[in-house]
Amino acid sequence: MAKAKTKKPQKVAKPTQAEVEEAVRTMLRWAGENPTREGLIDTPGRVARSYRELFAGYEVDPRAYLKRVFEEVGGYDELIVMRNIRVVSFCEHHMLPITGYAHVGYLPSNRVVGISKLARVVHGFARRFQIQEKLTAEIAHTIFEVLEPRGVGVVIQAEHACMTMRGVNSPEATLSTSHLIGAVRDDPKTREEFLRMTMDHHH
Ligand SMILES: Nc1nc2c(ncn2[C@@H]2O[C@H](COP(=O)(O)OP(=O)(O)OP(=O)(O)O)[C@@H](O)[C@H]2O)c(=O)[nH]1
Ligand SMILES: [Zn+2]
Repeated sequence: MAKAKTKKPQKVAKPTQAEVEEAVRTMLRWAGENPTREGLIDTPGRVARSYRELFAGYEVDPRAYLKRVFEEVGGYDELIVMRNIRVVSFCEHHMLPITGYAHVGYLPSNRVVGISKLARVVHGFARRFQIQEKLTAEIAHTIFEVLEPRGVGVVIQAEHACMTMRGVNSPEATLSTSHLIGAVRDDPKTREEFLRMTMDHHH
């Protein structure tokens, strides 16, 4: 595996609401629009509100979702796989949507999390500017580090609007990424089972 750069993103001061709205007006003028016409007058405020929602991942710590665990599992020790978690993310190169599905699984070591928390972790990292590889790895590492299961697997299949609606214009292209850790990566039987439960799943 190539050595990943792990430089922490620098904290930068947040612009004001007025500054964000002015930036949107600048983009509209740049596109050729008149931002004072009736249909556009409230657009900068709407864009700011909608971005607040789409980039809510910066406000959350996905690790916190995995803190509550259940240990009464009746000896359950097989793979737990949540499929088809809707992914809505944003490509950090073009600020265009990445949409698709994540399949998240882990092999528990005598404790489990509430299943909704797997989707919460996905959304927490997805609602940021991303590349798909990093999104996949962040989800897997977080589950592995906080829950301490025997293994983790994350598969994401997604479309990149920057490829489907512009640039290379390949509307049907989807990108598959996977990040496997521990027994899901190293135990051939577990790996095969996880990949069978996820990879053959089409949308
Ligand atoms: N590895 C990776 N690349 C991505 C992802 N999302 C978008 N990209 C790519 O990021 C690259 C940015 O390349 P540039 O050549 O700087 O950008 P560009 O001139 O707009 O490239 P085109 O999209 O080919 O028109 C493009 O090849 C995108 O397809 C992602 O999640 N992972
Ligand atoms: Zn892109």
